[in-house]
Amino acid sequence: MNTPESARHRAAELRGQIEFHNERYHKFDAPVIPDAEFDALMRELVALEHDHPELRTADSPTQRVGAAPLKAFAEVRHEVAMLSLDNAFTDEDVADFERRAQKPLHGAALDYLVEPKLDGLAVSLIYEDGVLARAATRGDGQTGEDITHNVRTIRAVPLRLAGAGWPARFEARGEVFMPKAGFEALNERARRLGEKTFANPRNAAAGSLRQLDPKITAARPLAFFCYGYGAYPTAELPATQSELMARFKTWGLPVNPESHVVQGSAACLDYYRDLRARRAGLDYDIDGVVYKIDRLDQREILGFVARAPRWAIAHKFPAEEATTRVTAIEVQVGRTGALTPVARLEPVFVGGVTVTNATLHNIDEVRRKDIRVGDTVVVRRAGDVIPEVVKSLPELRDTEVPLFELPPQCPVCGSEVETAEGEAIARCSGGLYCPAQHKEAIKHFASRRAMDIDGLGDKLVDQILDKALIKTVADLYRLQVDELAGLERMGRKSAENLVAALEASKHTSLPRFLYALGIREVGEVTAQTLAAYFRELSAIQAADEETLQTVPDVGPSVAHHIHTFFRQPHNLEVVAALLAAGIQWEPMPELPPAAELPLKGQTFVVTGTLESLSREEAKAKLQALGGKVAGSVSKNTRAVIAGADPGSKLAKARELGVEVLDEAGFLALLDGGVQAQ
Ligand SMILES: NC(=O)c1ccc[n+]([C@@H]2O[C@H](COP(=O)([O-])OP(=O)(O)OC[C@H]3O[C@@H](n4cnc5c(N)ncnc54)[C@H](O)[C@@H]3O)[C@@H](O)[C@H]2O)c1
Ligand SMILES: [Zn+2]
Repeated sequence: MNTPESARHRAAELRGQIEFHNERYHKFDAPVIPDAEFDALMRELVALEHDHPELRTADSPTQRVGAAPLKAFAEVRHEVAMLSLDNAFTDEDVADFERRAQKPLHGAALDYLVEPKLDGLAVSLIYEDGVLARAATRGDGQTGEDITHNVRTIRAVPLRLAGAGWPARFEARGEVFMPKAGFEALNERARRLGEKTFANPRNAAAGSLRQLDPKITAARPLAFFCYGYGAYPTAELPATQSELMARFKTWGLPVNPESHVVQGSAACLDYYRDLRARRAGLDYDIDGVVYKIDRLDQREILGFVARAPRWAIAHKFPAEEATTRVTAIEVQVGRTGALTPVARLEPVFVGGVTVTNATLHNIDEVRRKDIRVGDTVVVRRAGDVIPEVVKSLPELRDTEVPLFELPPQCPVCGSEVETAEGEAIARCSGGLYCPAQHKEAIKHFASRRAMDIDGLGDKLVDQILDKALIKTVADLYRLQVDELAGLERMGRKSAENLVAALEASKHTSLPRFLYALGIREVGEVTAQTLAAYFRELSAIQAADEETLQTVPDVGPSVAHHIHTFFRQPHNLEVVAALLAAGIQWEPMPELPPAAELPLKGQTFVVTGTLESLSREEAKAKLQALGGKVAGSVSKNTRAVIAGADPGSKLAKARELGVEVLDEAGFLALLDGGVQAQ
């Protein structure tokens, strides 16, 4: 037969790739691509070999299981081959499987042993006279690795069987796996120690089991369930596997409590759906369910194909991970002004749906995962959880791509974007104006402790905005009874009441007004302190960050927010419009005279750790003597008070020639101040 060169070439290419990934996965427990990706390569090769059977060689990965054992372990020859399982992905696949099986069985109705498909690795256990004599991995199906010492450390595996009646020698098979909690803890520990983490519980289980030092295995949280048998004296076998498993249980071999016998493939599908719905709640990861024809005589008739039995099939859950490409990273502005980068993706089918975008949460996350436009990324969608980008695959970048940066301006309103110190979230500083933040800004403005606009509830704000009656809070004061009366559940009377309430709200206080502006981190108390200290709105607007920090309770981050807020032209427009609408307040009372205080007019900076008092206490003492405390050093600073481990502020002081006081000098200054008073 004449095979096209292209098919031959592609088959060779696919085999090369599959061999590589098989080794990474089975031999080194460190896959580099998601399973779905691997399965796609495998499916393509199967299809190619189906169309061109002459390409199917005995050593093709489609005909083989796993990978050859690691040389570090002694080899074990399996008496009965340890095979893989065929896969079903759809209901139709399952129905086909049943039809195929029924043919040689003359259409007999079939009982199935159904159970979760654990995501771990297969082990063979040989018991001799009731004692665990040897344990081995599957390896390539014919030859596995001797891991007896390691398996002996797993508590769920009995070293000696209980009960009675076991054959003098037999082989039990099952899955060693790592429960979710143990997996998380193990990876968490590895992250803390800067060690490499495992991609999934299956690799973690395999990696833990295939250790040269059994003490390491012993420290890993491994569990075990039995799901089959290998070498077993034929005369002693019962009629069905379920009966055999019941015996195993009495001998102390653990069997998954989720395994049952059901009749017919329709019941298998019910089981599949039930388990899929409960998947997240199980203690361990599963990637599907397995259906096995229960009667051993029927299995005998069906036999095997190259790499799997004909009497069993794994019905896989839709893959939760897939790779795709990031076509763009867009920035969304949330209702509180938070900027969220969102990855636009080439559509990819994952977790049972087509995913076209995924939130990247914040800029730190983008950096940590090093996601850039054009990257190939792993996308995950588990259950109903929103899709996420797990990681990027930078090794697949063809060209050097620039790092992703947030825009310096809000993409919605053009105001400055700011990130508070120590916070991951960047925000638009145009809170009063930004259309993305309208709803929240207006609700806050109208709230009882702010402008206290009676009758302007959340639902009404929604309506007013949806009908585009206003754009900013200042427009509230232009609302007319006629416009309002037309709204849902708004009679003329309520409209008149609202307009009257708006009118009444114009008589307010400076603290309320400041609080109503919704500046980040400026709560009621801070608003009151600011108002008492500066007394005039214009003074607050004009203050630089250093001056703002001299106000008790105002730290660098609040000062920064206030300063930035009043530097946004749009915010200022709205403030001006509010004042023009007639908002006014009684003047703030004067502060008690500070003229006689000894440190009046002097600004200090405190840095490092003081022994006899906290920084807050130091600040309070300085303020009590009329001094101001700032967060940064300038040439106007009277002195820097430096405790232990001072930061860059000390260097700055030296650079500017500002006096530096150690703790003793500071206490002397306070003493002097107190005496002078
Ligand atoms: N990402 C990669 O690079 C990569 C590479 C190779 C293989 N893989 C993945 O590995 C899988 C193929 O591996 P496989 O050949 O071991 O097949 P498999 O894991 O799909 O199925 C066979 C195995 O299922 C396990 N199993 C769990 N519960 C069972 C139960 N109740 N009854 C019977 N068996 C049960 C057994 O260990 C058995 O060996 C695929 O999912 C493939 O995507 C991934
Ligand atoms: Zn904005």
